[in-house]
Amino acid sequence: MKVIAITGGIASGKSAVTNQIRKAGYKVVDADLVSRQVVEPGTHTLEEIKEVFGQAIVQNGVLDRKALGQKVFGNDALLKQLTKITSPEIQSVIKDQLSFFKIKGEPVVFAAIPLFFEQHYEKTGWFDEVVVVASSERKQLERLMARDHLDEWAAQARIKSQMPVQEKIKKADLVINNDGSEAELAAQVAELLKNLEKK
Ligand SMILES: CC(C)(COP(=O)(O)OP(=O)(O)OC[C@H]1O[C@@H](n2cnc3c(N)ncnc32)[C@H](O)[C@@H]1O)[C@@H](O)C(=O)NCCC(=O)NCCS
Ligand SMILES: Nc1ncnc2c1ncn2[C@@H]1O[C@H](COP(=O)(O)OP(=O)(O)OP(=O)(O)O)[C@@H](O)[C@H]1O
Repeated sequence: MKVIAITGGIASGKSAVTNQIRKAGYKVVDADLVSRQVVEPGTHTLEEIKEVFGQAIVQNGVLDRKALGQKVFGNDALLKQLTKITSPEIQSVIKDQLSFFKIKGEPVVFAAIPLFFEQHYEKTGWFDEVVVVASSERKQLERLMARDHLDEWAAQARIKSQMPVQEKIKKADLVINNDGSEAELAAQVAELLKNLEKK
């Protein structure tokens, strides 16, 4: 089974890319979705988060994501503490999902992992190729502020909590440029899938 990672900075367009890939019939493992599953009510991960961030971070048994985001983005030490709790769980579920698709006989699977390089997924040996979705910092900031209704300070804090996109580009096997229109993005994804099907 061929496994292709899709990464890139926050609000760079990864979901736009993976939606199109899913519509084309491919399976996509989604680390953001997994990161929600591992903190569902009753999980030990949620208990650990409560121990570090206090009872008030959980409302009616459910993690208050907005409040946690406000605490950790812009505070490196707290973000590190959160990632230390969540990251091993996320990585283990991703591994299981990839194994499942392998057993099912899927020839090609994609995995959208925002923190692919930050969390050193390249060292796992699970991935054959890494595609980076990249946009200029200005576009990224604009899109992030609009999508998540964040002010510039909060949006910058999120962007700065990640590896700079230029560094991700250097590590990529393929770069999808998302500074243009959605149609231009779609054309690049279609090209990627066409090349994959040729192989
Ligand atoms: C802090 C939390 C609760 C904020 O939740 P919220 O719903 O606002 O954001 P969401 O989870 O949809 O993430 C949006 C984007 O933020 C970025 N992001 C998320 N976690 C992190 C992190 N630890 N470090 C840097 N960027 C991050 C990613 O680009 C992600 O796509 C949440 O992001 C979280 O639990 N993060 C830790 C889990 C994690 O490491 N996720 C990344 C999987 S690779
Ligand atoms: N080419 C484009 N033109 C205009 N808007 C776009 C384009 N690409 C993405 N967007 C918009 O920008 C925002 C961010 O895109 P998207 O959600 O796909 O990013 P992401 O990388 O998945 O983000 P995250 O890291 O937070 O998961 C969305 O509101 C999306 O609709």
